[in-house]
Amino acid sequence: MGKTMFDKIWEAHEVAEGLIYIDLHLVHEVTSPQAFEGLRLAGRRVRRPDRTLATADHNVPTDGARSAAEIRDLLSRKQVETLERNCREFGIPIFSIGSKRQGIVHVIGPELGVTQPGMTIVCGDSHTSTHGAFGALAFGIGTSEVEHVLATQTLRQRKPRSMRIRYEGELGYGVTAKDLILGTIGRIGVDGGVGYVIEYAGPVIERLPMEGRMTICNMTIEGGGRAGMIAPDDRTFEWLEGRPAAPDPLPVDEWLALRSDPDAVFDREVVIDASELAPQVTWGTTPAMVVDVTGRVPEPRNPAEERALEYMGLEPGTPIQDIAIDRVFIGSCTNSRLRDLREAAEIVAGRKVAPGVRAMVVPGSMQVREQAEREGLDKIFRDAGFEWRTAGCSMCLGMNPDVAGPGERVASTSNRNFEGRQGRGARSHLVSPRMAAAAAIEGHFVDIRNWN
Ligand SMILES: CC(C)[C@H](C(=O)O)[C@@H](O)C(=O)O
Ligand code: SF4
Repeated sequence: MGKTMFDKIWEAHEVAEGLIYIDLHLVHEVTSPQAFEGLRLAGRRVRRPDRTLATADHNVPTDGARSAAEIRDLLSRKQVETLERNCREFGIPIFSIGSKRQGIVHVIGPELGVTQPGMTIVCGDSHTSTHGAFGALAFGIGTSEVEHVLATQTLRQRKPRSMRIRYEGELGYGVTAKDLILGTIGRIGVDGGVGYVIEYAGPVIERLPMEGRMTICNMTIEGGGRAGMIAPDDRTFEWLEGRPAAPDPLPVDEWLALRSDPDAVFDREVVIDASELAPQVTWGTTPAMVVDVTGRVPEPRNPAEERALEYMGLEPGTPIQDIAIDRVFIGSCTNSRLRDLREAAEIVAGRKVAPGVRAMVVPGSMQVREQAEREGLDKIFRDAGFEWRTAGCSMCLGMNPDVAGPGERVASTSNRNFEGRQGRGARSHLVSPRMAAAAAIEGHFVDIRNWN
């Protein structure tokens, strides 16, 4: 019987039953302090500092601060300083605030080329699933597991089951990877993927650029999946070619052999027709509470949906395109790569942000920021009235000064919309970068397919 890509990677890394070897351990300031403290108390070293990489992202302000000392919020400053000190003490490479390579952990891994096909990758962060876009097995772990991996470079893990989601048809004009994954979660639900590693496949996926593939794998966790994966192919290799940490030459044959065998059997198969999809907008407080931009706020079917509508301040039956917004956030590990910014800039070019709307673009890394500036994207955004920030998690979550106020309605390219996620009382609508950009210009949601 054929093997899935997941089986192959798992088998190559299972060093004892239920114990897997970890090729790459990514670290950020939020989930690592206690892990390092545990090592110190036990008098242990980090087993493979050369297989570990740290960055500061959640707590960094995006106001241009150039060092931890310039972080005004005391708690955030302490958090970042602690990470820097731990990395120094344990010999771990770090791109902290002030570094040209600093950025959101899930943006800098692929950017450096440390994320590679066939690897096992973990990080104390749920959106580690992003890296699966390269044909890696990548997932989030808890702080005690972070300590275990730091100490041993292995992880105890029960093997999840496998699912394949195949997309058929073609994505329509103006419909992006973000819409594809939001639409998928809308169909399978926030627990549709629980217990599974999901491989995304089919012609739609094959045609997606790496950025889109990362967006999809990134949000796998929002559908409950343990990890998302996409088979490595020419696009993967093109992305990796020449990256600072990528092997030279690329072991292309070895990587191609990772692909699921044609007769591989998955525990569950789902088929979705991508042609049916319109641009998506969430109306509630989970990513599964989502409709087409041409749709309306639905009648609540249960107490959870009733509560969501109340929190969101929305009336059933309201056309999505009549919903006015106060803030726009283009950023996060879901949608803050160069291509995302290019797509948003195309919409914004020569236009102005609607009066009363505050809009910001937060590049996922300082490298993305630099490249975008080289292309003049910063100017396009600034001329339109957007704020152009430095890299970090920013308004994806309220752990830094970029928060929305109570009752403020945000068109956001991030991945989570639960109560208070972007600030206490803030109301989040998850959308693609193009949809967020168009909403900034109009002051309400619009269908970018027939908007110009
Ligand atoms: C802070 C971190 C543990 C958290 C995660 O695991 O995802 C964060 O990145 C998030 O997106 O909510
Ligand atoms: S950008 Fe958002 S989702 Fe991604 S790691 Fe940061 S807080 Fe988590």
